[in-house]
Amino acid sequence: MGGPVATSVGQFDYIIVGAGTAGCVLANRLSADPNARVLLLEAGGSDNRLWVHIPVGYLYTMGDPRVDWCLKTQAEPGLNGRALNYPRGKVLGGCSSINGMIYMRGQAADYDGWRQMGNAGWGWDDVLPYFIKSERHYGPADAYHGVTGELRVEQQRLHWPVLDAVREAAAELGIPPVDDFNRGDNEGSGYFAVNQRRGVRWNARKAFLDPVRQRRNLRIETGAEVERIVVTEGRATGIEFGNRGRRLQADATREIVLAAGAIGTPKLLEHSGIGRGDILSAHGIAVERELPGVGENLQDHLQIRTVFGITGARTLNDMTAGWLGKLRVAAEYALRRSGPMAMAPSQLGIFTRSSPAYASANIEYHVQPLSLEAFGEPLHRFPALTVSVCNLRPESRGSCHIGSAAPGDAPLIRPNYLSTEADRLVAADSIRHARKLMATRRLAEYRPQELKPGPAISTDDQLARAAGDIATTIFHPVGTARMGHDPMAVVSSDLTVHGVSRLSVADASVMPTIPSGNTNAAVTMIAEKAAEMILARGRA
Ligand SMILES: Cc1cc2nc3c(=O)[nH]c(=O)nc-3n(C[C@H](O)[C@H](O)[C@H](O)COP(=O)(O)OP(=O)(O)OC[C@H]3O[C@@H](n4cnc5c(N)ncnc54)[C@H](O)[C@@H]3O)c2cc1C
Repeated sequence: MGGPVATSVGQFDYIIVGAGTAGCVLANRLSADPNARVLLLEAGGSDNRLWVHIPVGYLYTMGDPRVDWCLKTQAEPGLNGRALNYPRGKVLGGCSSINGMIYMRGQAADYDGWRQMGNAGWGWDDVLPYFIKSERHYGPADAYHGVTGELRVEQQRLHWPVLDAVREAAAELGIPPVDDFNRGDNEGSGYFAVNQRRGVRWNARKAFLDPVRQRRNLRIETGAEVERIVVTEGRATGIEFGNRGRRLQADATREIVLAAGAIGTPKLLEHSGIGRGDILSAHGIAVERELPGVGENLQDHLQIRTVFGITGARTLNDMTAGWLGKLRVAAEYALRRSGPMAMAPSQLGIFTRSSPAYASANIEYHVQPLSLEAFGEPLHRFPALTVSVCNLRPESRGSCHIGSAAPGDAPLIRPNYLSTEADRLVAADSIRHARKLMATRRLAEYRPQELKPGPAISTDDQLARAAGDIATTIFHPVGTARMGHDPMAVVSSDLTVHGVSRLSVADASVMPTIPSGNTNAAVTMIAEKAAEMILARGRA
């Protein structure tokens, strides 16, 4: 970092970078030790904004620079040259303040796979207690659910007759209705459980920071963008950050924990001289520790958003067309915290197999009673369903690296979607599956009309190409500082960075493979487990 010498804000036992999903959990758990001084730094500001808290506001927070980093991917060959908007929360709560609120753990086999890759302590039986620890589930406590944690998991407050019909249509295809996706096998159909409290978003700030804000040993700074970790003789000793035009610095005596997310964490590592030697040298950054896996192994879920126009049922499109409709919807929310404004954008989930070749569900549907050209655009004015399907375990691997030496510049995000034959086949089969679902006897009364990608497209190649035209991220980047013990691993299974002492990563970046579901619950679990390991190290 050039320019004037940074002013010190002091010395802390733990410095946590990023107050997103993971950072809020970490701040809560690490500051539970009254002898530990904890500093939590967040680049974004307060989450005190209406659209953060009203669930349907999800459609409007994306692209708002007051809460979103407003990143973009590079042009993607698999998407026929398109670049995607790539929202990431830049606000207290991070992505938990702008996400779709779905609470989903994935499948037991995901975590058993992590353990099988050599990561002791990360199998399903090992991680289940950490999912339970932070959970306040709507149902009774049992072997899979907790009711005393901070993270509220509630049932949605509205049902849509047309989505109930889609659920029955899934049953016609042999996909059973299930009440709970979070017991280790999510195959089936059901309404998603959500992180809400009585129809209002329940983000990581409310869950984990609010109860501990008064702790005298916890200092929270917003508007604080960390630019570099200071590494001296292989040891992380402090960080440098900017805050409202000032250059500041803080020292850590026990550990610096990176929780800047799957995009922010590799960027920060590279700016600190930890990463691929060729990339660091190309930008004139001195190599403190060569770790070729930093920024590699980027995995994401790509959602193929098929759209079907329907007749004879109401969807959000037509309910909110015109000012009277909007007024009615607003009144219902104001009076009962219910109705479409309380809705997580994706209501109904279906987990199934795109072909019999798969031993467990390999695709996830997010069925939405709405449609639009792209996020940020107005809803269509005719009734329609978005029948979005994503490949839960894509083979494609991308990367996220710095594009310059300036910490303020956005990184180069290359998810590399649909870059393998198998992923293209799953994409083609996903569209075929969605068509089969919409062509069931149960849905005939709604006379579904395929608007996207369009019924004329039929061969594998045409369908994969069409997927490239209509697909977008479902916002689940992971894996860019993955755990493991091979040369491409960045952190070990205790989440400490290989070859740099007193530095760890505890966020979506450490996942070796993407879980078979939405990622927020898994990140919460990772932070729970990380906090326990960090505190144990501190006591040793
Ligand atoms: C639009 C959207 C919808 C989603 N929907 C769902 C869903 O419905 N269900 C689900 O399970 N998952 C969903 N996800 C994904 C899920 O929310 C994320 O996987 C999860 O929140 C990631 O947590 P994290 O702690 O790794 O990162 P984040 O929550 O992104 O936190 C990182 C934090 O670090 C801060 N930061 C970054 N760099 C710096 C820096 N240099 N200095 C200081 N601070 C920094 C960021 O501002 C941010 O607050 C969605 C995500 C998005 C964006």
